[in-house]
Amino acid sequence: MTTPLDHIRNFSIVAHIDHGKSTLADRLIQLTGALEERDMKEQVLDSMDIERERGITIKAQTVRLNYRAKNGEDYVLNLIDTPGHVDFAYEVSRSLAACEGSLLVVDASQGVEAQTLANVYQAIDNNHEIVVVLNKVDLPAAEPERIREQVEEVIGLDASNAVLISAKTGLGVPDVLEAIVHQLPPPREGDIAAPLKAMLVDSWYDAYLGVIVLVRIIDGVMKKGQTIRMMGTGAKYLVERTGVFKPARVNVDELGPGEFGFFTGSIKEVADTRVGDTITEDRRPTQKALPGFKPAQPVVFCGLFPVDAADFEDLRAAVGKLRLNDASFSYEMETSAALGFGFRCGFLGLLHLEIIQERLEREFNLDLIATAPSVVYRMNLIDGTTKELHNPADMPDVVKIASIEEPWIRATILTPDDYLGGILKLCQDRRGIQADLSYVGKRAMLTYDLPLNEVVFDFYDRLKSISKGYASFDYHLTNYREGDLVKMSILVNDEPVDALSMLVHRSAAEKRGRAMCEKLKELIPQHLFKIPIQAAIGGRIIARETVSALRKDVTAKCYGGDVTRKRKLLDKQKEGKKRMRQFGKVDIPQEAFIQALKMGD
Ligand SMILES: Nc1nc2c(ncn2[C@@H]2O[C@H](COP(=O)(O)OP(=O)(O)OP(=O)(O)O)[C@@H](O)[C@H]2O)c(=O)[nH]1
Repeated sequence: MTTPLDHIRNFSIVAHIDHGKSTLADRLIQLTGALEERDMKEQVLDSMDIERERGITIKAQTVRLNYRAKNGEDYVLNLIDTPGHVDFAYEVSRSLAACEGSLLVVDASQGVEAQTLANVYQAIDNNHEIVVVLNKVDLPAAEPERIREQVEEVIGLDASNAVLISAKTGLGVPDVLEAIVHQLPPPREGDIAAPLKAMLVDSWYDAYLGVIVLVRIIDGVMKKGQTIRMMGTGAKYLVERTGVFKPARVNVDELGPGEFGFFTGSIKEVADTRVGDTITEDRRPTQKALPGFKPAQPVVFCGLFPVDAADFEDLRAAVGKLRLNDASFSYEMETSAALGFGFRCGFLGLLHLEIIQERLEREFNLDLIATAPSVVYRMNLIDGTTKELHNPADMPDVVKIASIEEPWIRATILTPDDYLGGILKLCQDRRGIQADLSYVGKRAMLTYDLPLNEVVFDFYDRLKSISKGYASFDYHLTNYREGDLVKMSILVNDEPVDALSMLVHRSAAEKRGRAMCEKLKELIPQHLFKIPIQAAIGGRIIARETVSALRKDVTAKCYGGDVTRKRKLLDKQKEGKKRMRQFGKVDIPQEAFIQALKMGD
């Protein structure tokens, strides 16, 4: 039995990080779950415990809540999860496009932050009705009345109906459920008799069921035994199972208009399912596909190489496995003169890069060297063609290049006034162009246009340290602009280390070259010979440092015949060696590749 449209509410929760989105979601699940605790138990045990035992993370993308409102009517509330970080803005937008309303959660002790704005504007762009929820009213520092005004002033939303809650203590949370029912609209369209039309919202790989596809049904019904067709790719699959998450996975006979749920078929790879694609029934297709989405484009690239060349096959298997579950992560094989075989990998942003790198090291037990992150440059060549450059090492000969374009972002930064000076300087140093400066209460709201290239290194870390953690930051890509960019190479012991080469703006080249040489001098241990470290543009050396020679005898300190101690020290040194990489005659520690890029301004 499908639910009548006017008894369905599909909503997401948008918030700045740490404002309490997850805590509120848990409360809502807890409050509504009580209703059917008895009949849920078995199901929960069935699906969740096995998964938990085997350590599979359940990607609770959406949860169906059954709620009996104060008016005595039963509603189905679908809570659609959205990630909070800027790198995943694309995922936020597709989740929002699939529902009609949002809860805007704002921490009543902190107020509006950069991601509050970015996320709520996306919700507004998707024509969402919005319920304002002021959270953490239990905190002594909470000022719900002031923050209510701030929401009205800064965002322009009517906050007179704002719900005051403490997601932590549960205070006010039942009012949120009533607000969802009465202030958010039901699905706007939906014809149960029409041919199946559904939106592919997300998909992920499950060890038992294969690929699980999350869908939002627009028209018609989806059920087991149907042959469905993905209108974008043309691929056909037999539906083997339909169900919902409560949050445990529960099978249902069918999914009807307005509903969220999942289906499985014999789909082998997440890459076969395109987010935003329209799904219809092969036998009776819908006439018109949904507008669709742009696929998420990787914007940051870096090379990943095993520290030990013998681990290459393990790395290949590991990136393949990760890709199964994350279609926005891309990779292709790469060879580097310095680092041997590895992969050039594409990410949605720096956080995405860090997550993947950490997972490879932790879950797959790999020691990796990551090369300098690079954005995608456009090379306009003399012959009139344009080439995308993902890797500075592949840069065409300069005489063939007419111009180079680089991606720019529009950044929004909110900061307490005290740190404004430092942040303005940071943005200025990174070639930023100020677009706006206004005030939200006592905090400055800065809008800056910046080259992404200047942000990928350590902009976020610097911002946090300048503002003692108080500044918040959000960005989106805007356009490509021509820039005076040059390729800077780093030579260690007169050998260029391709993995350390990068494109920089000509005006910043010398400063950056010097900083890199100084950092590398600290990071490269002394050898038995002198090691020159140089930065160069073309054939011109722009900076130079030297690591002086030293005979390093680690056992010298161990007088006498304490063999075990000596052995221990030698073992320790060997362990240290493992994380080094040989370039010609020089050992460069793994961390040098990341550390050398941190400028510290
Ligand atoms: N005092 C108080 N603390 C709260 C309340 N709600 C959430 N918190 C705390 O605030 C912190 C952040 O809460 P989360 O629910 O994880 O925030 P989030 O927005 O989901 O954060 P991300 O998942 O990291 O985006 C946690 O330490 C919570 O315990 C509240 O009503 N009162």
